[in-house]
Amino acid sequence: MSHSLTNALPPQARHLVPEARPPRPPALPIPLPPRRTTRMVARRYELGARLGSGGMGVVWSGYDLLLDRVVALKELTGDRGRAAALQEARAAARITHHGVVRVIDVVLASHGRDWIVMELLPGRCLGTVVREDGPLDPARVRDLGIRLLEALSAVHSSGLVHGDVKPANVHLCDDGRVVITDFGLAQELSGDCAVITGIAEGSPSVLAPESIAEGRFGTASDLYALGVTLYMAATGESPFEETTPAAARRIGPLHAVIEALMHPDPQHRVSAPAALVALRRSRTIAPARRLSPEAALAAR
Ligand SMILES: Nc1ncnc2c1ncn2[C@@H]1O[C@H](COP(=O)(O)OP(=O)(O)OP(=O)(O)O)[C@@H](O)[C@H]1O
Repeated sequence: MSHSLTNALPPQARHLVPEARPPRPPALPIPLPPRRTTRMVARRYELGARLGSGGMGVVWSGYDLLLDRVVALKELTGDRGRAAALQEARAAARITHHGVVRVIDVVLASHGRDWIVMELLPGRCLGTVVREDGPLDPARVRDLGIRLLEALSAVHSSGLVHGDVKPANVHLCDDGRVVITDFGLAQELSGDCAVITGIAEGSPSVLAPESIAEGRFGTASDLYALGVTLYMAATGESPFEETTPAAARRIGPLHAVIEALMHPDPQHRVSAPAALVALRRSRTIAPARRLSPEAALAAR
């Protein structure tokens, strides 16, 4: 286009002619902000922060855009396959109990992965709490034991063995809820006792002797793992190492019930109802600071 033609245009239209535009200033080297890429799962769940991970997957916070609420998503990264993902989700979904994580949905093959959508539990797992804040006081361990026994009883009444009770799979929520998570190793109970798997999967530090020796998992092996978990919660140490004087002091009032839960013979191990009675009876366990001077005198 010639300048004569540009001049022929009305002034308000002259900018439309490329040659007539003033020269552009050179581009400034201003870095652009990173583009926010929202990772979506099944075009419904927006992925948020990474909350934790384990041998079988990564757990993320997320947002359910359809129901307008926060959720947690477990991205299954292991090579266990779809059947195992469904088995894990179905196991947890079978149980309705405030002490068991609520499964909301399963998404298969999104981003090439399988996902379990759960309620988002605010707080930290027991393992992290003990690592960061130190062992729990005996009254809190007693309360933890009662809640976990109630939750495990619900799992067992649903015909399942959890198979991996340990501090990393117990969530201490900010509102005081105690919740069992991770049903990745849950198994169907055959009869009212043990199942034979042949492979002792699970964390070696909490496996019952019969699971290690014979691959036998049952309600009793979950109780053994609970005993180990309570010991770790009360002392910050493993029951398989020599008990330090500090650990012995901390475990004092809970010693009998933990020992009964960790009986090496599943036939002689304490049952969940009996352990519940023993823990509920041990009301004398209370942190000293909670006692008024009068109550402390009366307790002598
Ligand atoms: N619903 C949830 N809400 C919040 N955090 C969670 C939830 N589920 C799991 N987590 C966190 O993510 C971590 C890993 O989860 P999970 O134990 O299910 O993974 P995993 O791969 O099966 O682990 P493992 O190696 O024990 O089998 C947990 O320790 C916990 O801190």
